Amino acid sequence: MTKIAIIGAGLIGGSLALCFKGQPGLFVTGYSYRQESADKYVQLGVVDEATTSLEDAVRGANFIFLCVPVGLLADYARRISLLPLAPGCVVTDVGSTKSGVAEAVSGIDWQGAVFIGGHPMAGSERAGVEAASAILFENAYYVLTPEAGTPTDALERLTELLGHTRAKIVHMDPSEHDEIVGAISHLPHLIAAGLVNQVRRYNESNDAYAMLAAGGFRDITRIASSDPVVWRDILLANREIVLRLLGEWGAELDRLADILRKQDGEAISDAFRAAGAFRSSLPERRKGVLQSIYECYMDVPDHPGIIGKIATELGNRRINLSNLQIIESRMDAPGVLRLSFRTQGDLDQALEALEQLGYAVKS
Ligand SMILES: NC(=O)C1=CN([C@@H]2O[C@H](COP(=O)(O)OP(=O)(O)OC[C@H]3O[C@@H](n4cnc5c(N)ncnc54)[C@H](O)[C@@H]3O)[C@@H](O)[C@H]2O)C=CC1
Ligand SMILES: O=C(O)C(=O)Cc1ccc(O)cc1
Repeated sequence: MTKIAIIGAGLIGGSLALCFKGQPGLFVTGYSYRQESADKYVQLGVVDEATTSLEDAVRGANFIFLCVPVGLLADYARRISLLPLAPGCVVTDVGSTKSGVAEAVSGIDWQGAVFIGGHPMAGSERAGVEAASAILFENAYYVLTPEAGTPTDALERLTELLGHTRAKIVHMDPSEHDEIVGAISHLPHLIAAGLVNQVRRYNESNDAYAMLAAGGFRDITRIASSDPVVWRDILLANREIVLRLLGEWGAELDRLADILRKQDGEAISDAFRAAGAFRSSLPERRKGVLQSIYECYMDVPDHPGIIGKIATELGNRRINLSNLQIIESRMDAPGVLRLSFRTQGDLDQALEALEQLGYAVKS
């Protein structure tokens, strides 16, 4: 039996646990520093057993996943390295920043265990074990940061285990990781929080701001609802990179203010044109707890029974619809009805069927 210890089964640790639990030959132990949380892990069926003893959690484990906020990772790594570990045990983390942890663990004597840094590039603004999902990492990238001296067999064993997440494993240097993730994740989280707080202050004197805030505002600010402790730790750990990126963001804002001041319509259009083109070129990988992986949008005539008719047409063709949603704000989406599927195959079949039936569908 392969034992996997999940240290902190919150959103990410809990989702990993759900990927592993129930797979043949795998046994998942959850650790929490609070008894109440350990009990909840078991009640929710996320782990096979749970404990508040770090020593019990890691004893005999073949894999240990550190899934606590970034600020606690180094301390947990150090404490675990002092406990009796199974020979060849692979210790890994899921922290959103990689250089600090790599540096902290480089001084640790692992006594036969191997540390390999990791970061699943999927998640959401939710936190806690209740938000965990077995499909969170499907199709997402999962960064590993092996070092030159990392034993190949340990890396292979970890990679094989992570196959259960259905994520795509990529290897990266910790500093390159922090630079890129700083720009595509950390800076946007900070901007989202700042933007919401700016509007929150306006709303203190006029609550029409909140009343009218819709589509675009909600879209760009969803991540402002992210966990305060998790994000405090990420931003503090990556502060040097994020501070430089913030400076460059300030320069970008100055450029935008300048073209606006000059009423340079051409330059404003160009900014949206270039941004739109780059954004459309991004790989479409919406997935996880919030969005289904494969979606299409359609405009449907507003008459009774139309939604039932569409669901029936798909059902008759044995196409599995995983979700169907009426979009209230047209600013959010290119159609009023969002259809979600679990597989590309189902989506392709649905697109073909709906088009044959004469509906306008966009994916
Ligand atoms: N939220 C996200 O979307 C993503 C987060 N990550 C990383 O995953 C790690 C965990 O984040 P989430 O699962 O989102 O957070 P979470 O809040 O859902 O889970 C955090 C876990 O750490 C435990 N914890 C919190 N404070 C603790 C303390 N003082 N002592 C011991 N344990 C404590 C909690 O009990 C919980 O099990 C972080 O390092 C984060 O950077 C990585 C990818 C995505
Ligand atoms: O919710 C979102 O869109 C995210 O950005 C989730 C996320 C948060 C932290 C990470 O380190 C990776 C992914």
